[in-house]
Amino acid sequence: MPAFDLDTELAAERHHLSESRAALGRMRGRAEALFSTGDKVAGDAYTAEQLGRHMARRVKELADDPTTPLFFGRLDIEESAYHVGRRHVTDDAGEPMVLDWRAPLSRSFYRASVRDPQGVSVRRRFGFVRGELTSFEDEHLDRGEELGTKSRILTAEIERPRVGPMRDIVATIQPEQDELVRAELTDSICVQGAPGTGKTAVGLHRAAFLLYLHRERLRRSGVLIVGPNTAFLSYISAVLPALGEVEVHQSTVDELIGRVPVRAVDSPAAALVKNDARMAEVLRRTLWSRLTKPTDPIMVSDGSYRWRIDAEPLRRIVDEARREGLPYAVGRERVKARVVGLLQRQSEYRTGNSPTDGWLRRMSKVAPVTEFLEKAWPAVTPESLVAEVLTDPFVAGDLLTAEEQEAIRWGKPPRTVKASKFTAADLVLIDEAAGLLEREASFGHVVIDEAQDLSPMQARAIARRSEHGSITVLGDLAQGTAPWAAPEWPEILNHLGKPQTRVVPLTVGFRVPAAVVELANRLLPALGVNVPEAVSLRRDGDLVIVPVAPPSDLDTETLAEITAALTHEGSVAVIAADAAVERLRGHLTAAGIEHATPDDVDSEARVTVVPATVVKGLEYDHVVVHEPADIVAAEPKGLNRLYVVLTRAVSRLSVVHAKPLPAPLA
Ligand SMILES: Nc1ncnc2c1ncn2[C@@H]1O[C@H](COP(=O)(O)OP(=O)(O)OP(=O)(O)O)[C@@H](O)[C@H]1O
Repeated sequence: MPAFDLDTELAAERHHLSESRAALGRMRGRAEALFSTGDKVAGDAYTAEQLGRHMARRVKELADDPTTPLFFGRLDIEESAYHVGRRHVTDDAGEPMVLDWRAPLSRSFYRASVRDPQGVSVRRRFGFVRGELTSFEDEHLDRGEELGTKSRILTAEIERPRVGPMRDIVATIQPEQDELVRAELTDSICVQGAPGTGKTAVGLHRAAFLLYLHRERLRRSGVLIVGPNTAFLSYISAVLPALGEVEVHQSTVDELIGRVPVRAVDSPAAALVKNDARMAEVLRRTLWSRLTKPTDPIMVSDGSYRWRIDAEPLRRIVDEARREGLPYAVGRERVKARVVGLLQRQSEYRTGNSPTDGWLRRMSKVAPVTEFLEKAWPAVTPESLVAEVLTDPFVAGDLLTAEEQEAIRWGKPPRTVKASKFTAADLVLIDEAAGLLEREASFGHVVIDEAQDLSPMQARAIARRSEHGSITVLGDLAQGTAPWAAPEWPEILNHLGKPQTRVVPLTVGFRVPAAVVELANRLLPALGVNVPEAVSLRRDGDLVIVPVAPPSDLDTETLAEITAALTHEGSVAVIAADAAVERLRGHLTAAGIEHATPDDVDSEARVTVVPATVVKGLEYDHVVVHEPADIVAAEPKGLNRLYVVLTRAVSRLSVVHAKPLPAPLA
């Protein structure tokens, strides 16, 4: 194609971009106008509020980010050209100018190939610099041209320096990822992928895709993203809003189940027992063992009348409610309602009148009824049940060994349940107890990231919240660092209540350069899990190992590596065992190098000091790892932790060590 043609094409595409931006502006203008007049056109306050909320969301959804392109691709199908972008844009007549990447037609942008062109003659990818269209790249599928991962634009996107929070990948989703993103809503999937294979990206884009296809249904039930910690959640928090999705709930497991404040810390042994699935059975047995067989009749004085229910019908009521398999608190309410129902029948028979609601309420509260209930089906709170088990774990009977019971037993039981000092692991027990008492509302879809670290009890907490929905489980068994991390997926999927979930591998790495992957892969055989190795798409990148010997010292060399890293573009992280973090921060401050904490994703500082225990899921252009031996020694699954730490680098990795490197790396 002659050069001037390329220029003309580029100019035409730029024109389409500015026209589309203007059209989006007008769409937003119309939404804003409706938003501001909503209360005048709506008939009543409720409708006005609903309409207002809907329009406010619509205005947010239509926000244009001038730094990201409104479209990133084009499909030529027969005589028409379709631009594919982050959201639908229509002209004033309602004709599409940009197709949402989730629309059925857009699927071909990600999946069409020479073998299966899906009617596409040309696929065009656009290159952008800060929202300005600068180039494009065509694949004439009709002429057998296909670039795949050799696309220059894909390579540039993967290799661009990282700054700030995570970005969406809509422009470059790969076919194997797209298949997962577009899986049916009813389909639960588990993605096992090596570091940087795009698991988090796939999960977030799947949430956006499902919201697009099933908006009303999922708006009612909700979509939940569960991540390992708040640093990770802030890192991913911008992705869904950038895709126009502003209503997804993002939470850590602890936030999800935090009914009471954490005021104590467990020993590792106690935390391990409390997170074990057997505790669910301990709680269940303890709870139901509270029921007692009624032996006395109920006698109620009601003005000049006296009502009586014999022990036998009371026993029947309790047995029946028990057999119905309801949650405990619901069963208790049912027993109460049936007892009051029997009183009502007697009253109707004797007086010939139907009792009033007031009478029914009074009967449900009279002492003989409440005393009967307290004995036969006592009121329980989640906290009181957990307190009972921790005060006397002997109730666990043969479910726990004597040592395990001793590990969780309260040394000095609190005087009241309210005064109890609960630990983080107790929260998961309290949540389990709450689930025995009443059903949790279920989300329509739950995405669980870093799921390899879920304890059985945490997985059960999520299962209760996804009982009627589907789940996307993302993780890497090799990155399991929790003491209970399972070596295989079926176990976790079982506790998540979805044992049939298919496990799909992702193996192509988009983050870590080949040289760094090669180093990290040396740890794999020592991690005791059977997972496929990562294959890196990135041939660039740099790895340096810096041994330190006197007279120099570890911290000085680490500082020198950070200073050298700052001469390159992009973010820099120094990752160290948690105990060394404060000291390193002090050195950086003394050296006048501005530095941030990992949850401050908006910080201007280029250097972040990250404790090894919170680095999961994050990435930085240049990573300086400080003393791997200390990272390994700091916890029982230290080698897995080191594997996570070594796989955070996008471009360059420096490993600074004064002690010998851990065996598999040496
Ligand atoms: N198709 C793609 N195109 C461009 N970049 C991609 C693509 N897939 C993934 N990436 C990028 O690769 C990096 C790693 O992705 P992501 O964090 O989703 O991986 P992960 O598998 O969750 O990693 P980890 O196991 O370390 O948590 C991110 O910067 C992401 O944007």
